[in-house]
Amino acid sequence: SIPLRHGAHRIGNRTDSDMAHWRDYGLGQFIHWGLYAIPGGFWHGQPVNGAAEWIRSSKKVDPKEYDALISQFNPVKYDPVAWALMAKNMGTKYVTFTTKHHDGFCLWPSKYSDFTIMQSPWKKDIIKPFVEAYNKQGIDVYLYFSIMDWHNPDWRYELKTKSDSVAFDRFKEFTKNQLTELLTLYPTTKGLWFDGTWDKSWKASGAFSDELEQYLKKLRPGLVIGSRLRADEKGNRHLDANGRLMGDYHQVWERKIPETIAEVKGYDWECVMTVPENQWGYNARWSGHVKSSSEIIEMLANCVSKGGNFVLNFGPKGDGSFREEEIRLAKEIGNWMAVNGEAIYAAGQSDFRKEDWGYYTKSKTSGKTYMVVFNTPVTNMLKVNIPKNQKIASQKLLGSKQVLPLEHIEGRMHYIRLPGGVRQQPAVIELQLISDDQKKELDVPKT
Ligand SMILES: COc1ccc([C@@H]2N[C@@H](C)[C@@H](O)[C@H]2O)cc1
Repeated sequence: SIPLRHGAHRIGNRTDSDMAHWRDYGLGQFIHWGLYAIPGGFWHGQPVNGAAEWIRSSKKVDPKEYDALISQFNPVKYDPVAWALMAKNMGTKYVTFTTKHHDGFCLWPSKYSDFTIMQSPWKKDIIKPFVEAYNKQGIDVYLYFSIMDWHNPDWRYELKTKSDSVAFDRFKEFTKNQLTELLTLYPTTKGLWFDGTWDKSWKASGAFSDELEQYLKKLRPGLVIGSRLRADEKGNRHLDANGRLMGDYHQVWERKIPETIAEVKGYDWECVMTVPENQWGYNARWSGHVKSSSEIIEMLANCVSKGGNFVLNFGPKGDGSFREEEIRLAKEIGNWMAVNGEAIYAAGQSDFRKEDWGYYTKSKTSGKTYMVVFNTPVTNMLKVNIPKNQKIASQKLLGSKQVLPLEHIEGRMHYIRLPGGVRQQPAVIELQLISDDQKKELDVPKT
């Protein structure tokens, strides 16, 4: 292997309890909120193509004109207690919240910037009440932080000259200071979600990114940081020059889900997903396909069946209120989670081979296997291929606890008959498995 000073420092996944807790989340919420929610994808009355939170860049807005949005940021409907309750009712276990997106606007009172909530009409810390409200609902808080900062004059895309490096050194110090502020002001933060690390300047700063990660983890032991922060000293990201993951989980699954378990490569991972095709910040006009709660629940089950977490993004409006579609989705997902959460929480990949009707998950606590059924066959007969030396002791519909007929086909193949009828959401069947020899014991009448 190639000798590296700033590559992966650990082979294999983390084995500590903080990471085990992260693995068990199942369902998370992402929230993108900032100045970009004010224009909401429109500029001078015209819709702008691209993601709403990128409008400053995609519309090539005069920076002064964009930054002047700060004088309009007065979210009178901002109610973090209500936000946290909506998340709780959805069944959310962790939330990732944008403290600073690429535009450089800080939702916390940073001492190192003049472009913060304190210079807006709101004049109050947004993050503190948010963290308190979510923690009160038992939801862990992760903070999103964009390294790339379009507002800071010391940001560089590439280090071409000596003066570039001098400026970028100032920028790296600024970044370290802001991250120290965040972990100090919000000590219950469980992790940091980095973005904006694809440019050459950062790829040339592998040593710094490594030292920064080590500094942050010393400041907050147990902190969870994905693979998007670091570069190695050769400019590799996510995987170092020896193909080893840098970071605590694979942070590439943005608006995409691994097709096969092989693509997961045994890493810890999460998928972050938008409701419309590609809008993270509030966009007044959602164009293209908007996902239904059924589609979102399928993505959630798909991720958990492959050992990952699923994080759904919400983009509050500039005034701090949520759009109707997102409020409804949170409710519909929550209704399903209330009945079927045991197939999602502290669950992961099962021992079963995937079938066409949907996804298997396996609970790490109950040991039960769950069938999350999306594609009901015309026969209502669900094919189940039972793993070696295991038998099904019971097969019940979650919620109703109705025992379902189990029919042996041949060898390890069985059918489970799903009750007919139209369903709005996927049905979940709970399988209680026992090993073959246990089953024989059960069959022998007690003497
Ligand atoms: C294709 O380039 C990008 C760059 C940044 C993003 C950002 N990552 C998401 C989590 C959002 O913050 C989006 O703005 C998306 C696509």
